[in-house]
This record gives sequence, C-alpha cells and structure tokens, in this order.
Amino acid sequence: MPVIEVDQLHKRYGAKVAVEEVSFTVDDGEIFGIVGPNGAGKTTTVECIEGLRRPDRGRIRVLGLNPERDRAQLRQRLGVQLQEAELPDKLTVAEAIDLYRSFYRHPADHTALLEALGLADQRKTRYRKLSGGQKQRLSIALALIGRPEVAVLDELTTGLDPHARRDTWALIRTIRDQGVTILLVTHFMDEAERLCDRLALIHSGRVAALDSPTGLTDRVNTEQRLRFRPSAPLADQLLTTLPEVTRLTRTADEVIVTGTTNLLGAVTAALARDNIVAERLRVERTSLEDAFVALTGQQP
Ligand SMILES: Nc1ncnc2c1ncn2[C@@H]1O[C@H](COP(=O)(O)OP(=O)(O)OP(=O)(O)O)[C@@H](O)[C@H]1O
Repeated sequence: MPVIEVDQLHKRYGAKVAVEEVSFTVDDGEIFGIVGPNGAGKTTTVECIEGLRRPDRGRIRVLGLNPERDRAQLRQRLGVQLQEAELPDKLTVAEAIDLYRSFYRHPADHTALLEALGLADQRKTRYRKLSGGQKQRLSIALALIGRPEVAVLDELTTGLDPHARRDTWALIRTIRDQGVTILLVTHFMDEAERLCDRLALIHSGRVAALDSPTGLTDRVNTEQRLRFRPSAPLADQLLTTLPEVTRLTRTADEVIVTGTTNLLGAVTAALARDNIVAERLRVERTSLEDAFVALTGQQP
C-alpha cells in the first residue's frame, strides 16, 4: 500500500485555481519530491496532505488515514518541518526539543536526535543565535521528534550555503535509510535531482510529469554533447562526416560536438585514428532543469 495517495486533488482560493487534478502516490521508504517554481501549488498540495487545508475535490490518504477526518491520529505519525521564524527567538534548542517531545506519545530520545543532527553542543543556545544551517537542522529535528513514519520537509535548504546544503542532503538520506518516508517540497531543481527517488513536477497547479529524475531527463535527452580541447589541429570533416555527429562548433580553444547515442565512442575512435587526444573531455548531460523547460516550455 502506498504511504501517501493523492487522487484528483483540486483546490481554489476564490477565483484562483491553485491545484487542479493533482494525483500521485508515494511509496514506503521513498524520498518523493514535489517540485516546481514559486506559486506552482506545492504548498497548497502538502497542506492538504497534512490536513491543514480542505480540498475542494479529490481524495487523500496518508498511512491509510484521511488527513481531514483523522488529523489527531495522523499528527502522531506524520512529522512536519516548521518554516523559519515559527519558533520564539529566546527559546533554547533544549527547550524547543522538550516542548515538541511533549506533543507525542512516543517521542524520540532527544540526546540521540541532537547528536545525529549535530546540535549536541547547541543545547543551551537560543534560537536567534543559531546559524542558518543550525536553525534548519533544528526544524528537521522537530519534524522527527515524534518518530514519524512520514516526514514532510518544505524548502529544506533555502538560505543555506553550498556546504550546509550538502550536509543537509546527506542527513536526509540517513533519515530515509532509517525507514522514514520523506516528502520533499522544493523549487530547487538541483536538490530534487540529487535527493529524490521520484518526483512530481508541478506547474501551474498541475502535475507536468511524474518520474525519477533520470526518467525525466531521459525523456528529453535526445542529444548528447561533448566538449574537449584537441591536442593537435583538428579538421572539422574528421568528425562531421561521422553518422553519429549532428553538429560541430568551436569556442576559442574547445570543440563542441553534438550528436546521438554512441557519440563518445565514435568521436574518440575517429580522433585516435589521427593520433589526436581529446583533452579536458566532458560529456554534458541534460539536467532536471533542462527537462522542466522542455516539459513545460517555461524556466523554473
Ligand atoms: N490563501 C491564499 N489565498 C489566495 N491565493 C493563494 C493562497 N495561498 C496560495 N495562493 C495562490 O495559489 C497559488 C499556489 O500557491 P502555493 O503557495 O500552493 O504555491 P507554491 O508552489 O507552494 O509556491 P511557493 O514556492 O512560492 O510557496 C499561487 O498562485 C498563490 O498565489
């Protein structure tokens, strides 16, 4: 049985349709992404999943429960990450943890949780004195304190530096490996690509595509591209006459070759026949961002 089922969800605010016929399921142990640009309808969708908003139409089940009807039961099993600034400035890390532990019947051991999240030394630090990364880790700790089966993490790494983002991604993988199903809401395509097992690309309130990150990029990945610096002068015809090559362009010192499958093998073999080495060779692949643009016709 899927952990989360969303079927034909529809939600409008007055005349504004925020979510239209959104359907997807999340399996046990997945990191599932709800991915799309600002205003796409991501928050509305997860707030319906959390039971915070009432859908106009559609059916939602989380762990077999109806989020609207069974909200009290669901709260014990679903962890939700707070948005920043939802905690009082003066609250210490330990006080926040104790407060949130009191909401649950079977809370996690706070010492182990703070250790795991790298906050053990910040126990007595007030919320406002925490760094961006520490605040983020605390909000994740609070989402996990009830030992949930499912955790909803919203805009996980907004405002974090690249190092803290990578640490956070590693942390999320660890949490998943411990058996928590994760619903990740993000507008960062790179985050979704690195972290999610599967994702729903949401665009203007609708699911534009539902697949794994590689499944999505493969759909639009009709071309391959190689860039390299030839070790000796290279005549264009050597490569443009290959059936695998569709285009060859040059920058000041690099050759860029576009083509179909087997491009790499065909190009390197042709170069080798003329004793030319492809220095600094790079194979460029389609990113999730490219896939989003191809699938929706818009920049994320
Ligand atoms: N309470 C509300 N009243 C009216 N319109 C709303 C309300 N909440 C959201 N909207 C509108 O519904 C649409 C979807 O909003 P939603 O917050 O679900 O998108 P989002 O993808 O989460 O965006 P963001 O990443 O900016 O949070 C947007 O056009 C938004 O302006």
